[in-house]
Amino acid sequence: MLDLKFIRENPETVREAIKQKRVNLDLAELLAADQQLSELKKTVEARQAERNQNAKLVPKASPEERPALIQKGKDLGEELRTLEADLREKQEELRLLLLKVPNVPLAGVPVGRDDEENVEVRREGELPSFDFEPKDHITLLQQKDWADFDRVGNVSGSRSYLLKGDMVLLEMALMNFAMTFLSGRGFTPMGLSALVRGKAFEGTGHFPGGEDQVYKVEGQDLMLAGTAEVPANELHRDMVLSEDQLPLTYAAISGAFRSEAGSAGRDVKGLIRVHEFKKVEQYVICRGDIEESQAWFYKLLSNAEALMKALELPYRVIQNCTGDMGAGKVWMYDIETWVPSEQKYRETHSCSNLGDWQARRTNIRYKDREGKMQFPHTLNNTGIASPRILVPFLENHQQADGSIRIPAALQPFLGGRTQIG
Ligand SMILES: Nc1ncnc2c1ncn2[C@@H]1O[C@H](COS(=O)(=O)NC(=O)[C@@H](N)CO)[C@@H](O)[C@H]1O
Repeated sequence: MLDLKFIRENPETVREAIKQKRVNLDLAELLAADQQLSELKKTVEARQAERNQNAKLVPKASPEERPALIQKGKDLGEELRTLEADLREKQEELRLLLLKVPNVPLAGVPVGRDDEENVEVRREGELPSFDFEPKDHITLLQQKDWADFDRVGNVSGSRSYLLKGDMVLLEMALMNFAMTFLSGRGFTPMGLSALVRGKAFEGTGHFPGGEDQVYKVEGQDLMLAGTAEVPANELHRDMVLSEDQLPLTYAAISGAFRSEAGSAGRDVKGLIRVHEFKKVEQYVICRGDIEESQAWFYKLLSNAEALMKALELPYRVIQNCTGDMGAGKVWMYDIETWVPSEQKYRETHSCSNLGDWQARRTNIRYKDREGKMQFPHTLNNTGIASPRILVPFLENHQQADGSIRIPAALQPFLGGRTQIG
């Protein structure tokens, strides 16, 4: 959400952001609702003044005049009740329109329609070369009975999987490695529930718009979040922090659930795109200052890169263009990790600075050193998301006999083992 004052004073900037982020919103409609609301407020105030004025006359009025004055008071009261209902309706209409306004991307964000126009920033790590025919992740899993994609389909439907044996230990090792690494960098470990109230998705900006991505508990205001970013952000709703409490930095681990509506036909087999996965999420609330939040952006990115380097996985960093960054971001990079069987880099991390856009939607504020109320900036980045990370991990570290080499940094989390399988 943007500051309404900013929108009023910079309609062209906001119109440009709406266009560049391909948001379905007519700014004229919002500005008209804003205008109608202020006129309604003036009318309500005028009627209230009239009614108060009229009420003062009643005790001083003669018996002949009194009935008319009392009737006038009743008529004004009736009119006010209608006007106040209209006011509440107009306030809600404007609030819903404001929720649709995208954030303004920072100067320097590549302008583009979709991920085809994302810009490669740099590549890291050597691509693997094998002196044997490398296998894809599904084959590697099946030949060691490390996963099932068939029987589990009867249990859990499409895009389901189960892990077995060492694959479960490997996944737990990766999550533990990420949590230990981030807490070592001062991030507070948080174990969060994916079960959240619907309002939480409005706070992060997933709603309005992303409703079809979310599983809902029937008959209750409870839904399953697709990322710990949602509960982590919502935990701070309506809080007033103090500047010296900032920055808040969390390593939040949770289940993650996504309907993947609209992804039909994409990555339907294997571990890349499933309905339930686990993620270690980096989430930060910092001072509402773009230099500070951009510094945190690059810290979150470097954390993820350090994890990937420790796992000895080759990757590239790309900058998301305006058409691929989503409504709330001002600056966004993805990390894409090399998948040998596809001869392609595939997204494994997504790093975003959202300025004060989420804080405004969630009413998270802080008192600065001068005692002035401010909105903080929020940022998030993936730490490790499994099972997607297993795809490049298994394929890049596979050995001729189908066993998987364990990088030194991960060995302590797997009982010191140097390989599995
Ligand atoms: N359906 C899915 N199946 C498996 N992994 C997924 C799925 N959707 C997303 N992920 C993983 O989760 C990571 C983050 O997802 S994201 O939507 O891009 N970004 C976020 O959720 C942010 N909160 C940063 O983590 C992705 O890069 C990917 O590694």
